[in-house]
Amino acid sequence: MAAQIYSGEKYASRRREISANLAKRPEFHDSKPLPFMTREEKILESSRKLTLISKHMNEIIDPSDKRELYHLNCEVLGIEGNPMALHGDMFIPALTAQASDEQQEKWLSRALRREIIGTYAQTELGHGTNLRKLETIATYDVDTQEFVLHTPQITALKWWPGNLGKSSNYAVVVALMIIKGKNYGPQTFMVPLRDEKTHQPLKGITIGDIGPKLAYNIVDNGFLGFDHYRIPRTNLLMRHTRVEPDGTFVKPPHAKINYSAMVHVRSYMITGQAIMLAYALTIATRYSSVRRQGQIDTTQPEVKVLEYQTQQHRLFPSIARAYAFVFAGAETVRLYERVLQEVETGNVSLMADLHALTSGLKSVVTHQTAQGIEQARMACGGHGYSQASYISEIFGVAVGGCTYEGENLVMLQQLARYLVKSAGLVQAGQSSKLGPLVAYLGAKSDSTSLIDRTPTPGFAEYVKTFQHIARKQTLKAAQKLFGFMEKGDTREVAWNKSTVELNRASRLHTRLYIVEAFVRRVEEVADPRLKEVLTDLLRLHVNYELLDVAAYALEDGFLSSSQLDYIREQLYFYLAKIRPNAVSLVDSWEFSDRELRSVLGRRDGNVYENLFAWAKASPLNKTDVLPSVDKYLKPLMESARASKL
Ligand SMILES: CC/C=C\C/C=C\C/C=C\C/C=C/C(=O)SCCNC(=O)CCNC(=O)[C@H](O)C(C)(C)COP(=O)(O)OP(=O)(O)OC[C@H]1O[C@@H](n2cnc3c(N)ncnc32)[C@H](O)[C@@H]1OP(=O)(O)O
Ligand SMILES: Cc1cc2nc3c(=O)[nH]c(=O)nc-3n(C[C@H](O)[C@H](O)[C@H](O)COP(=O)(O)OP(=O)(O)OC[C@H]3O[C@@H](n4cnc5c(N)ncnc54)[C@H](O)[C@@H]3O)c2cc1C
Repeated sequence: MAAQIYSGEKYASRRREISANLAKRPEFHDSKPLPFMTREEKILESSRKLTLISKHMNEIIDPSDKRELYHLNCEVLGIEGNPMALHGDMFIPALTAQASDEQQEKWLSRALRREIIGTYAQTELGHGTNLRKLETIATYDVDTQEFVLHTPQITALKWWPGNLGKSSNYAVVVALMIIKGKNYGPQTFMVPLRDEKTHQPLKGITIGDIGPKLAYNIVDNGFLGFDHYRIPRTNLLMRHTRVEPDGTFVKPPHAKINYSAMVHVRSYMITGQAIMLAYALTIATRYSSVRRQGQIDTTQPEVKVLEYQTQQHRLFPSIARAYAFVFAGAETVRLYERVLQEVETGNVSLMADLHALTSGLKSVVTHQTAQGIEQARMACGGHGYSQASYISEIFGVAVGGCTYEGENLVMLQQLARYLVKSAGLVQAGQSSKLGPLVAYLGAKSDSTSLIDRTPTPGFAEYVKTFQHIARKQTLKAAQKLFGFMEKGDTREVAWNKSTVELNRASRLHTRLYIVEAFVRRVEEVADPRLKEVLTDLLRLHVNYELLDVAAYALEDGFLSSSQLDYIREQLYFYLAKIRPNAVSLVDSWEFSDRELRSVLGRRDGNVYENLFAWAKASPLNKTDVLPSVDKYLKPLMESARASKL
């Protein structure tokens, strides 16, 4: 199963080897539990481990293999970030996709060797979503052949970029490029921020950390201001866009090619989110198979809480989603890598498809991941609320994904633009022009679903029902938009009046894609035992998902209420059928205790002993009487006693 999760036995077994290697190297382990550390201690500890990784990674992984590096980082550094998180996730991808060969020689090679540390500085205090209204300006000075970076007002301060605050000495900065008074929109520049030797901010740069956040606090998200700060013309990233010495602008082959670092993260984060969801479910499912509370049969001992149907309903559909997401994530990464290669040869034809797909997936997957993690926390009762479970940290990190790389409700609209265009083609009788991801929009629906007509309906029947729902909602939402426009609204006003419906269409389209990705993967599985378990999980998934969106199919009679009952019964049947495999389904992700960082979710299942040892190790328990008691509580009680006398 691990080979299914990690797209092949090769990487699955490399993960095991890497974990086994690290088990023998205590210097790579957390020196104490992260929840017991202050933010400063965590940053110091993370930097220590990062240095070790840099020194010894060749002994543990193949550093050219991104997935091996990812696993090494998960084991050693964990999810709370590290001082070079953005260096790997965005700085290097931005240089790879946007710097010319010459620029790559100069900077990318140094970045890969970790001679410099970089980040991606785009968001500002006043604007994150609307990139065309960023306020940092880069004005071209023809005489000196330099760009002058400037922060004209407080809202133009860069705000949020990870590792900008304290760690990075370079950034890929996004600023509005002005040449001879003309605004050429957001462009990307390579900008030195700190002295390479002293790490002091360079003259003209104001920089610092933005303070603690909900989670992800090892990352020093930062602020940055420029005071007429000059960089050479050749610091504009010029793989696709160029500015000649005389100020002539050479257009890229696609207007949004500069957005590639965002598309990179959106493509990869689907897998990252699946893994965080699987972390929380591993903890909650293991704990639920240890925790005994209450009886189902009063003549029998108390049961494991995992025997309760409500607990299964709380956890198992999310287990299915984690599998679905990791399968969809693998497809997204393949598409991203293909588009990256095609863009190199000047072929930008798939950029719009990739953008639409990743915008939808990013939004749906992060939202459902956060919901699933929060349910996993509640599934652990009181102990889920303790940081010993580590689920609150996992939630805090994962839910950030709903906001970063494009706020979810905004990104759903990006997919909606694509769907509306496709609906326009259907309306115009040009369905043959639809891309493969939306070809179903041009097909004709059956009048009713056949879901309960055979003893075990095939997945095709479910896919058809999801297609019917997504098609109906897309065409209806597009019709709403076109209707407002026909009545005289501008496209923008009509769009705003239709966005709730448009975003519903985007979600349904994306959920259909996820179901199809799951079906595609299960169909490929050769081993019959594995196929049976994955088929059960997929059956649980399609029934759960369909129930969740059934209103769309009930309203036009595509599904009848008796079919709905059938779907419910199928769901309950598969909850019970999956129960004996539940722990194995989470164990198959093969997370080591080190990677999971959860006292509650350890493989040994010694929950109570582990929790008690953890509590005793809490810094508050180092002494029996705290200074706060000596200083305040004792005098308070003493004066109360004295006044009584
Ligand atoms: C390995 C990594 C794994 C895990 C990562 C873990 C941790 C990292 C943690 C945090 C890092 C976080 C980093 C950040 O958050 S960086 C900042 C991210 N910021 C955003 O995402 C901003 C969101 N806003 C936008 O992307 C754009 O403003 C928006 C797309 C919403 C609108 O842009 P614009 O106004 O320029 O365009 P429109 O007029 O709306 O559209 C015109 C047209 O262009 C198409 N389009 C837009 N973007 C793209 C694209 N990237 N590729 C292709 N095409 C694109 C759009 O669809 C329109 O098309 P059409 O409808 O045909 O006109
Ligand atoms: C953990 C974390 C890490 C980050 N790391 C980085 C980084 O490394 N580099 C970087 O540059 N940035 C980073 N960011 C910033 C992040 O990319 C932005 O916060 C994000 O893109 C959202 O933009 P915003 O803050 O402007 O939200 P806003 O756009 O202000 O959103 C506020 C509300 O307005 C709504 N809204 C906005 N526009 C529209 C619209 N057109 N239609 C309908 N509703 C709308 C949104 O849906 C939302 O409900 C990070 C953020 C976080 C939380």
